[in-house]
Amino acid sequence: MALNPVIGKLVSKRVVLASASPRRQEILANVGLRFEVVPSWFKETLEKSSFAVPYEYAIETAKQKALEVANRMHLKHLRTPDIVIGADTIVTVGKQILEKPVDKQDAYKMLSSLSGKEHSVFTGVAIVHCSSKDNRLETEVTDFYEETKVKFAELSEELLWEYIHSGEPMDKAGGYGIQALGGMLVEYVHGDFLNVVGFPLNHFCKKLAELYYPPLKHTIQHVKHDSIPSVETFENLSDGESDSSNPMQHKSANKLERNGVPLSGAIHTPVNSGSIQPVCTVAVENQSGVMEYPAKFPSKIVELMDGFRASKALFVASKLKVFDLLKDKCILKPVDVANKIEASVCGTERLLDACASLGLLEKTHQGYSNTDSANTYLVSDREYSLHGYIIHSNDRLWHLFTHLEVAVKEGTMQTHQAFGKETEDLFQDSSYHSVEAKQRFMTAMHSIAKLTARDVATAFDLSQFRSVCDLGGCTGVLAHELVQKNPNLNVTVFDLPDVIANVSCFQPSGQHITPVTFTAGDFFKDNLPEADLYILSLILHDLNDEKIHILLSKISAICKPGSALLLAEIVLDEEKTHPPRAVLQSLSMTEGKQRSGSEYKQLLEKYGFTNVQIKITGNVLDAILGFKKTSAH
Ligand SMILES: Cc1cn([C@@H]2O[C@H](COP(=O)(O)OP(=O)(O)OP(=O)(O)O)[C@@H](O)[C@H]2O)c(=O)[nH]c1=O
Repeated sequence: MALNPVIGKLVSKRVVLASASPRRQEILANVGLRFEVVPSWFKETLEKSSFAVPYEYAIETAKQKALEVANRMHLKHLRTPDIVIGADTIVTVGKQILEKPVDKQDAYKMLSSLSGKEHSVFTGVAIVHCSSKDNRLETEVTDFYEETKVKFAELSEELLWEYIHSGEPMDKAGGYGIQALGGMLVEYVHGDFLNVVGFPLNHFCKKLAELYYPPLKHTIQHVKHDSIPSVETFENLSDGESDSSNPMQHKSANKLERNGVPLSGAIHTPVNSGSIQPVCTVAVENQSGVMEYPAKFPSKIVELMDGFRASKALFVASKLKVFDLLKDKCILKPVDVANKIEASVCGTERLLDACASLGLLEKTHQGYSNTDSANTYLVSDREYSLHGYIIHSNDRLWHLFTHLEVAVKEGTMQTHQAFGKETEDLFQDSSYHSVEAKQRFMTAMHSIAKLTARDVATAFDLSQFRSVCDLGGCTGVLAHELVQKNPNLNVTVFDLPDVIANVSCFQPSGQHITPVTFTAGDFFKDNLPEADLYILSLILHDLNDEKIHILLSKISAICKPGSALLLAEIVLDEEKTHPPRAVLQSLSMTEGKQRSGSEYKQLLEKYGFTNVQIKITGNVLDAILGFKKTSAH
């Protein structure tokens, strides 16, 4: 399989996709590329008229998106990525560049301008190679673009509006999605279909091939420039991972060649046997003497098959506080760690190696130490520690998910089977006495809130509001973030008495902390505090329709016109297959469900909230804001 060598070259690298587009994520994941998603904060506001041709605009935007992520990750002292990929898709018709519509009218304008005509779709892509020298980020950018021509049929007004009301156009360049309903508008496509969807995969692979396998003089006649180089093309190249996989090192290899030293000699290194993905697929002779290429290595499936082992290694290392021991550059040998966690030396060594293989620990001849991201997120007392949520995942979610088969068969949550007599809700059940379990749950929620609060608090301009009530706001992380960003806000956290009784140990300390009010009560039964902005963060997805009706009717009734309701939830795409985190969370079979953007919009509208805006933050939680109708509506 010809693709394997190029994608395989990235297997040992930290690859980051600087894009919130679920389509780009899917296209790259489908070919087995392993990457993290860090959506770019770069605003697409470059002056279009300053570019001679539209694709230069798309390339520059893609580049800025990727560079912003590379810089941010580097500055945040997270591990500097090896490669950041950015992309930008635009539609051009005549001299006009169309991006994502800002509202339905805009979508209407765009789609009418495309009706009955041929237009071009350009995607600019930037591949940024990063390295860190003396703590400074160094980048090397490779960019390219791809053009595809698309012709739309004549679209009637009725069809146009029906399509716009489907909600599909809003997050897509040109206001359509060729991969879904929008496909029905299309008469023909000339060029790469995936380029229209958002990522020119074929051209990307060619670029990688150019970068990682620059043609050799003596093999140059074998290279077909309009296709991805096949294995045959590389017959004289070693596929050694460590040296030849780095395009920068290829440059030095080229230099060697220029100095008269044969390139093949310079890059012949042993194949790295540690990688599960073959870096080169070799043809084998079958029984009839015919050369056959094995099927593409199912790296995604293998990763999923082994995923539970990786999760459990993280859980156990967290539970045994391994990352606490190795914090702040502390380097320990397995025997020292084993003594401190009171475990066997051989078991500890295997656990430490597993963590090193997962990129959580560094291993040197001196011993093991935390990576930067383990220091930030896995040490239990760090501000942004996920330790609480990891322990919750190990102690609770893991057990629930071992009953998944029954849960799917019965369509019910398996709390009773997993935990005996407890009911689903730790805080609603008075027979559930364990203060410790409640604290554990609050710690888990606290750690997720720490990770998400900033993006939720800044998703919209909230300066028009004076008072906020965060219903079910738990330890008040979002509340504190809100007052920090908007010092004039009065913020109240409203939660169950058992929660409020335990919030004190989670409060930030320091002289300049603006206070937040905590009020005990049950939002289903008690009067709600007055506010002009109500917040429900991670509440609705857990409630059934009846409870949602009670809660939203109550909030709607107390809201004056102009007041608003802010939801923080994971917003599913319209196909309800992304992001996987939300889709997998649904499998716990709580009585509630995850919703798409249009479903949240409909839900808010049903309870009298209009002008609903949705912000996909790229973080774990997205934000949805709706305003209570004024009487004129
Ligand atoms: C024409 C067309 C476009 N798209 C989507 O339109 C967005 C373009 O916007 P962008 O600014 O390039 O990307 P983004 O979505 O804002 O993400 P980001 O990379 O974070 O800027 C991307 O999503 C694409 O898939 C489709 O899904 N189908 C289509 O037929």
